[in-house]
Amino acid sequence: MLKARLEHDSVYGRCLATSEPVESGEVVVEELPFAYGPKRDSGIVCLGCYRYLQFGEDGDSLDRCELCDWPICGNCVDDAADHRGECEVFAAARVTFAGNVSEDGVCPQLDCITPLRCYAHLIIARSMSVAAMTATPALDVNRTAVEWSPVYGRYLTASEPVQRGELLIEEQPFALGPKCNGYVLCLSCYRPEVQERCALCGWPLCGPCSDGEEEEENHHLQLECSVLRAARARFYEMPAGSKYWPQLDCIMPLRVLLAKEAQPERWLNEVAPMEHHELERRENADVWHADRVNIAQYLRGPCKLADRFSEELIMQVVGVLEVNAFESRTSQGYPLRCLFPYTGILAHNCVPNTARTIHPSEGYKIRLRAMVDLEEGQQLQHSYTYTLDGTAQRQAHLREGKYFVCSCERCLDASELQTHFSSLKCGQCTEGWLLPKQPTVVESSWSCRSCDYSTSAEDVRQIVCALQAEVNAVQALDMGPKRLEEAERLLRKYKSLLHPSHYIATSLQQLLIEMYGRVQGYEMVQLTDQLLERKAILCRDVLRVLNVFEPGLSRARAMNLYELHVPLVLLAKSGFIANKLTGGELRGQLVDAIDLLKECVEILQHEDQSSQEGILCSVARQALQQLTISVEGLGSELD
Ligand SMILES: C[S@@+](CC[C@H](N)C(=O)[O-])C[C@H]1O[C@@H](n2cnc3c(N)ncnc32)[C@H](O)[C@@H]1O
Repeated sequence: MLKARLEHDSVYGRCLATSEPVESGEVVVEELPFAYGPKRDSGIVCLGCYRYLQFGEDGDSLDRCELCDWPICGNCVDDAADHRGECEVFAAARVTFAGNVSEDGVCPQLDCITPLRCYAHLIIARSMSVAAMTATPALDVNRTAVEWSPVYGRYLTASEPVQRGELLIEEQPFALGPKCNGYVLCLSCYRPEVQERCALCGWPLCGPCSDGEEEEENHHLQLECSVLRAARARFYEMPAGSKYWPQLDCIMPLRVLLAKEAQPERWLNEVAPMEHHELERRENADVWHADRVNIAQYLRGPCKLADRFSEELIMQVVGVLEVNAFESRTSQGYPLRCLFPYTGILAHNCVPNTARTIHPSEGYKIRLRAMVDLEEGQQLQHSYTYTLDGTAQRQAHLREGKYFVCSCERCLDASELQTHFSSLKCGQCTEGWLLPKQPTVVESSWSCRSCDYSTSAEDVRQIVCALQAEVNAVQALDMGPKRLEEAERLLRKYKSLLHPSHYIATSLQQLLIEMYGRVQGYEMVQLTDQLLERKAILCRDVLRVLNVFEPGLSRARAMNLYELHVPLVLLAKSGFIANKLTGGELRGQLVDAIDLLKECVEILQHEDQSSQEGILCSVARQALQQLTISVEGLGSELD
């Protein structure tokens, strides 16, 4: 741009204005096209030089590209630079050119070329940042490489063979802060429902964080406090009865913007290239509007940041956070979100091969490890969604929150890798299961694999919603015997409706595992052998599913291994006392329980010590020591 600048006007939206006096006839703007190609509703033209081509009635002509068969004239055939982008796409996808022309000479198939070239240029812009990304970040550990594909965008691969449990990446966050759609919380320690306010700016800050904490560790004082104070941006109290308070939604984007100013290079090379799905987000007009008003316009208006951050930039940051941020927990267990520009490049898969731990005690550093052995060049994947949801639920979450349709092996297989995690019992025959015909298509019908019965997606949705509502009601009950007995009742009832491994049944099984041994009347010492067996069966059922969906070093697996070891030990002891087991059998079963604990510790050893999983790891370690001592003390006379 020579003598113009971009402005924002409430009537015109974005517009250009002269940036200095300009004389008549002077050049105001000079610009190269972002992309160009044939105009809409044209006839058949050469995709290299755009001259009209004569095609025969059957769409036949010699003027065809040798690689993809789309129209290219004889002059351009060896050097059609403009055509190269779409040529690769068409050749790879085997999209042929039909050559159909309407009566008025229009060839509609060519209307896709210019939009496709615009998209290709966006991709080129992105792949340039791929080059920057591969070289830039100075990570403490990095055994990965950045690749790019039209399906995934950028993604990470293992740059060398990596064994399960080994580190792939260690990275410090670019920014961290409260989640959106949250309640009023302390802006430094994220403790919910704080009444106290920061003495400097009046925004929520709990007493201990206002008084005691070192300023360097106080995120609020370090970051947004001075901005809010300088602008005299008032924090409004949450109206009674509100569940969440949108005024706090601006804090995390503001922290990213402040980090951008503090680390401009890191922003440019690492954060700016992150996917933010602007077009898709704009389609949800209500949410887009709410974000514009509550975040962009709030920061530019009451927070007086209009001359530092444009509305587009703020909306980009909102999108970057929505698509890329990871949820984490403080040492006290309060949720927050963190932005890791490099680890955030990981692609999604519904059967992940990496696991991450985030460490509050080390400035929220992230560590990414291999869950299973990885080969050099293998794509690294983690799950953006809950692996123990069915395909329809996972797909909805990924479509609505991450803006893509997952086509992983699990999603494309109606049986979810033979687990039947979404299968319903057929209402017409006794032995059949109802499965979706096209699992990634929302409106796909469902059909029985044993008889010819089929039903609509809507009917299946209604059944599943009704059952899920019943499960939610049980989950909402207080932790006690009624909750346990209701969960058992629902599991029995669902036997005639769901596959035993259906995700709704699995969620009830998981709930029961956590309750057997803990709720009143069902505490560990009170459980009969039959109920101990029940807990062990439930653990094994859930582990069977986890073996498929979270193979290797999975956190959920570790939790269930721990849960399983307890009934095994108690059953072994009571079996020995009742003379049902020999000494050798007792020892054998205790050694099995030791193996479960060893694997549990192997998985959880990398968790932050203050986290729930880290605490379970120390408990499992102690149990392992005690059990090992007991087995050693059994003596050989038992054999
Ligand atoms: C957290 S970002 C990953 C990095 C991103 N590819 C980039 O270039 O910045 C998430 C986005 O990557 C793409 N993506 C990740 N996994 C995918 C998958 N399995 N299939 C299709 N797109 C995927 C989607 O566009 C998604 O919204």
